[in-house]
Amino acid sequence: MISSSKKLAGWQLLWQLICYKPKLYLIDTCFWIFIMGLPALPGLIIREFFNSLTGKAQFGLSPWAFIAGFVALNLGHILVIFIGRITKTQHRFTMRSLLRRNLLERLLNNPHAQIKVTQDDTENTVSQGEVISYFRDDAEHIEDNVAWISEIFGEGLFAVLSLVILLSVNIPMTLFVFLPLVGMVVIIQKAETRIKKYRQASRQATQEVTGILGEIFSSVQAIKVAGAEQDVLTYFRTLNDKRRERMVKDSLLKAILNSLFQNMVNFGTGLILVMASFLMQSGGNQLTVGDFALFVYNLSFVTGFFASVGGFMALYKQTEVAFERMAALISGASAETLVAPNQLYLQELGKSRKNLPRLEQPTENESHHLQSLKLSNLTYIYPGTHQGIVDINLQIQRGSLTVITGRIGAGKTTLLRVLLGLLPKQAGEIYWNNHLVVDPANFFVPPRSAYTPQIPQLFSYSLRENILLGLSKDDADIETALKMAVFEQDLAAMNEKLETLVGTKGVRLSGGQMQRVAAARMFVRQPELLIFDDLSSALDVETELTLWSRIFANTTEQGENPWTPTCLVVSHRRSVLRRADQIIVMKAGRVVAQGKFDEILADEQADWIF
Ligand SMILES: Nc1ncnc2c1ncn2[C@@H]1O[C@H](COP(=O)(O)OP(=O)(O)OP(=O)(O)O)[C@@H](O)[C@H]1O
Repeated sequence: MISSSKKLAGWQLLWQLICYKPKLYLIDTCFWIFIMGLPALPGLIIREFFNSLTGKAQFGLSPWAFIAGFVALNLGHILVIFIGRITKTQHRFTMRSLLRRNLLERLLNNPHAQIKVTQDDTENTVSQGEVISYFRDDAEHIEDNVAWISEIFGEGLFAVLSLVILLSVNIPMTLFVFLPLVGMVVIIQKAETRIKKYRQASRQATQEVTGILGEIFSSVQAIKVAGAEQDVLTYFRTLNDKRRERMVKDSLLKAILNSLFQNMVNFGTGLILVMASFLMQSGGNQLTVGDFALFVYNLSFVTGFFASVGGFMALYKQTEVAFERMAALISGASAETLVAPNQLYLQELGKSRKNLPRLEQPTENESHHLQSLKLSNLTYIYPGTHQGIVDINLQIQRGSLTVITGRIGAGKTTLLRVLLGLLPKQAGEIYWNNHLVVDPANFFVPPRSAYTPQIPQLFSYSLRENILLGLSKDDADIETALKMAVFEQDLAAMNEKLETLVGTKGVRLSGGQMQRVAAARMFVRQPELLIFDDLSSALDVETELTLWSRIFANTTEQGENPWTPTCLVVSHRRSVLRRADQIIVMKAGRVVAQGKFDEILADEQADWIF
């Protein structure tokens, strides 16, 4: 079942995909009509050829003329196949890209930090690695189905023409042709549940393998430090074995069905040929040698088409599974979102490449200016647990430094994530300048707010690209931001300066360097609210202190730089706590103390902070 408020059948979703590029689809279909249909024409030549040998030809042409016609037709066929392959590739790529684009957009817009699948009212978390299987296998399967529609349409058209020719040769014999088709429809209906079950299972197993691969690569160090290589490999093998078993079942069923269809068709053909031989033996002019040759030749088109229909019906059932899986991944949105027409900026056949649109720059206005931020009874409990945050009340004033502290697992990160909309709050309100924030995920973005998580993410691009991420700012602004992030000495040591490639394909930055580059990424945007999750985990005391003093050196409404950042940070460091305008102490998801450093220190519960 496609989990969406508006359920569209698989064929309706396929139709919407087709409607995305109707011209390209039509051109491609025309080529495939020729590709599938051209081989039908030599049948007529073959009849004339054999009839001319037995003296029963309608046209008085020499056998060489027929051979020349035969060769010309086949050369034409090769040419059409060549062009058809180009249009097919373009169309296939467009279909796959649209599905992937829409899926990605939906996942990025999902305010949850975790990707989840919802199926049959149960929710399961999906790892980043697992998502690969949706983008790769399911999208490609749907693409296969769209491509096959135009091929089967071409095949069908010529099967009908061939059928007309067969009927003109011999009606009773032709009716036998339909027997295998009836059998196929019955088989597909009987096997539907199994086809879908095996496809679901094999996709799930593939997803688990890509999932564990992603986790292994992102935790290499942890695995090595724990000496868990062997255990991890054993588990990986178990998942691979499971996948192999399920894939074999899925592929075997597909192969069995295909061979069943092919053999039914072959059996039917055999029966027809036996009938034909009786007719020819019985004398009279019922069937000439040419008619027989034409019948046999065209018969393969009709029966081949029927075999394709069987395969197509099985493929369609698997396509429904692909749509169901993708729809479960974007639960909350209609499955139609997957096939919605959106601009892809792909180079079209015979046209020059389309320019990518300029990225929208964040625009600032008075309403973005932070005067006060208020959290009221904010609550979030991780599903199926008792962990999270409960009834958090907090008020932050413009230009202040608020430090959230508490022991490991106290709920500090959770609080930041709920505030930012990365986790969906279950109760409570957030007010920005006394205005209720309805959609935190889209509200707490630059120029209002920026966030650096505990482990920031950098891409394998240049330092400049990592800081700007599409923002339009000049090098002087980037360097100012890097200086504020105490990165100027690191930058000076880099030969390529802002062009230095960082990340897995470039210079490997230390944890502290990554955090400072991520901080510079925030600073260059000059947001009103700066949110840091534990800078102290990777920065030494001195560097962190310099960073804070540089941030607050900017806290002035006048002068050259009128930026007044407000900071909300998680930290355990005394030097930062001392500097704070207010400290929020958390324990087991609740705020247990609040105030300035001296007040907190005087609090008898303070022992579990330090
Ligand atoms: N995805 C999750 N699912 C279930 N429980 C979670 C999840 N993430 C965190 N928790 C639990 O919620 C509680 C709060 O976690 P959180 O990460 O907010 O703590 P923290 O104070 O930031 O810890 P740290 O100082 O280690 O970063 C912990 O008990 C943690 O085990």
